[in-house]
Order: sequence, then C-alpha cells, then structure tokens
Amino acid sequence: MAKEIGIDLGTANVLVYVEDKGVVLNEPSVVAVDTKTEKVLAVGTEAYQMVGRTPDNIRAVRPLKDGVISDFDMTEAMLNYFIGKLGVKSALSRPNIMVAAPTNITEIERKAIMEAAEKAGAAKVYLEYEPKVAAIGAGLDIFAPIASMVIDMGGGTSDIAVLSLGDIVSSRSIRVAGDRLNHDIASYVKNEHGLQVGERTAEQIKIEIGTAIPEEEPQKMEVRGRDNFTGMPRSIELDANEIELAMHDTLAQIIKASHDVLAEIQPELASDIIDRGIVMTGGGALLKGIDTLIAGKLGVPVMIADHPLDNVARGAGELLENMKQMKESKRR
Ligand SMILES: Nc1ncnc2c1ncn2[C@@H]1O[C@H](COP(=O)(O)OP(=O)(O)OP(=O)(O)O)[C@@H](O)[C@H]1O
Repeated sequence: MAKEIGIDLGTANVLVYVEDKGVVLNEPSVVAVDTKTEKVLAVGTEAYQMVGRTPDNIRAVRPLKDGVISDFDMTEAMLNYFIGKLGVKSALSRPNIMVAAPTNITEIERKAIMEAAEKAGAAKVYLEYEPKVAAIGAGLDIFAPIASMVIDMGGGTSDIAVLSLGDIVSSRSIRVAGDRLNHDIASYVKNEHGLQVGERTAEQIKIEIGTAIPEEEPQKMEVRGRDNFTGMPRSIELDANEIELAMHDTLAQIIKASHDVLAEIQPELASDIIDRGIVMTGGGALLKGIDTLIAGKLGVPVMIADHPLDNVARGAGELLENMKQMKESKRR
C-alpha cells in the first residue's frame, strides 16, 4: 500500500514525515555538483560539509532560495535522493506526497514544486500552505471556529497567518528569515570588526550567542575569519548584544508583517488571538528571546511550538493521513 509522505522542502533543510513513522529524515537542502560534468556528487548532510570548502571542480548548490525553487534540476535530484533513501518507492507502489509552500508563491513556482515531486517518484502530489501545515504540526485545531495565529520563521521565508475553520483568514509571507539574519551578522562583523566570515560561521554565531533582546550580561564567543585588509586569518571576540544590534532591523520587518496580519482580522478573531496567543514554528523560533520580543511588540502572548523544526513536515504528513482516512470512511 502506498505511503503518505509530508515534505518540508525548505530553503535551509528538507524534512520528511512518513505515515506511521514520524519525521524520519532531516538534512540540509544542499547538493554538491561536479562543475565539469554537472554530475551530482553528494546530497544533504554530506554536501553541506562542503559549503565554503569546495575546490574549483566542485560546486555546492542550494536549490531553493527564499522558500521557492531556484534550480529545478537540482531540486529534483535532491528529492529523488531523499525519497530513494526512505525506501518507500518501488516498481509497484509510489508514495502520495504533500509538500508545504509559502503562501505567496506564483503559479509557476507552484507548478515547479509539483513537477519536481512528481519526477522524484510521487504517485500524487498535493501542495498546502506552510503556515497551515505548521499549525497542524504544532497541534493546533485549525478547523475549530476559533482563530489561531502562527509565525513560521524558516531559513528563506517567514510565513505568518491567522487561521479559522481550516482556512487562512489573513497572511503575509516575506522573504526575510534566518538566512537574512546570517547575512546581517556577516555584514556586521565585516563592517565593525574588519573580519570576513562565511555563511556557516555567521549561522553558528546566531545559534550560539544570538539574542533578539539585549542582555544585561551578554554571552561572548570567539570567532575566526579572514582579515579584510591583510587577508590573513584572525580571531575576535563578539558579544551577544552586538548580534542583537546586527539582527535588529530584520527582526523588525518580521514583527511589522505580523502586526499587519493582526491589523486586518475581525475583532472576534483578534480577541481569540489575545486569549490563545501566537505559536511560533520553524528554526527561527529557536532564536533566544524571540518570543519575548514579539510578545512585547504586539501585546499578545507568544509560545514556541514543541519541536519547531519538525512542525511543517509533520503537519503536511498528518493532513495527508487525515485526507486518506476521510476518503476511506466515505468509501465505506
Ligand atoms: N537555535 C537556533 N537559533 C536561531 N536560529 C536557528 C536555530 N536553529 C536553527 N535556526 C535557523 O532556522 C533556519 C532554518 O529553519 P527551518 O528548517 O524551519 O527553515 P526551512 O524550512 O528550511 O526554510 P523555509 O521555510 O524558509 O523554506 C535557519 O536559518 C537556521 O539558522
């Protein structure tokens, strides 16, 4: 019997949920390619190790940018590899796949995602909006006549939505999220300390000492990079409040979008949100102090989902399982 699979085809990570098994795969969305032959050399974790360290004949590609496909062939190759690795595809049975997508994707982007999943071996492909499946994955009953609000802050996009009766009532999807924060940190270190750091180092700084609100006794971290002027390796000490400063404007954009979503809903729904609060999902939800910052700015309680990185894949898989159960009970 064909398996139901939920995929979070993310800019930073691909997560796969398999029916009856849960989230079984979580790997970086990276493909390493031989520049001469264009042959795929490695995918996922193995390819990620090569980012910033590739010799001339190897290129590490991120096939998704800002939450959507930027390199179709590489996305297909990546999906093919991951689905093959799961062992759920055979000559006799192919899985049904639900893929999560940002709310503002274009028709062309939509088709590209569907086609890549089909070519990677899906029997049927479904597409659902990211904040909707993230809310399901976070355990919210979005089908109830009561409003829920989700902020899903990923690598490339922040998807913000208010949902009621199973539908999105108001939403924003902005192509500003964790990757932009990494970029902000790298620019800050370069401008303020004259040190060049790579994408992965900037991300490590964010994860280790990054904070959304200034700290009284900021954490410190030693960071290595290349001196702007001499080109030689050098190390500096950074403190958490510098990182807060570096990320400040980008976080303000995410808060502004959340504010806009709240501003356009009806008063009854707004009252539900004040009661129930906002749930944050996605890797960005793990940024220290992000809940306190958003709660303070919007005047609404903010909770972090239990497994924020898993919610989208889990929700996509669970939605597909529900659809299957409904079909079976109708048939009976
Ligand atoms: N502890 C942490 N603190 C801050 N940020 C974190 C932490 N852990 C992960 N992240 C960030 O979360 C982001 C990845 O989140 P996630 O896996 O939800 O995104 P994605 O689904 O790949 O992206 P998108 O939904 O935009 O396509 C990365 O930018 C990563 O740096």
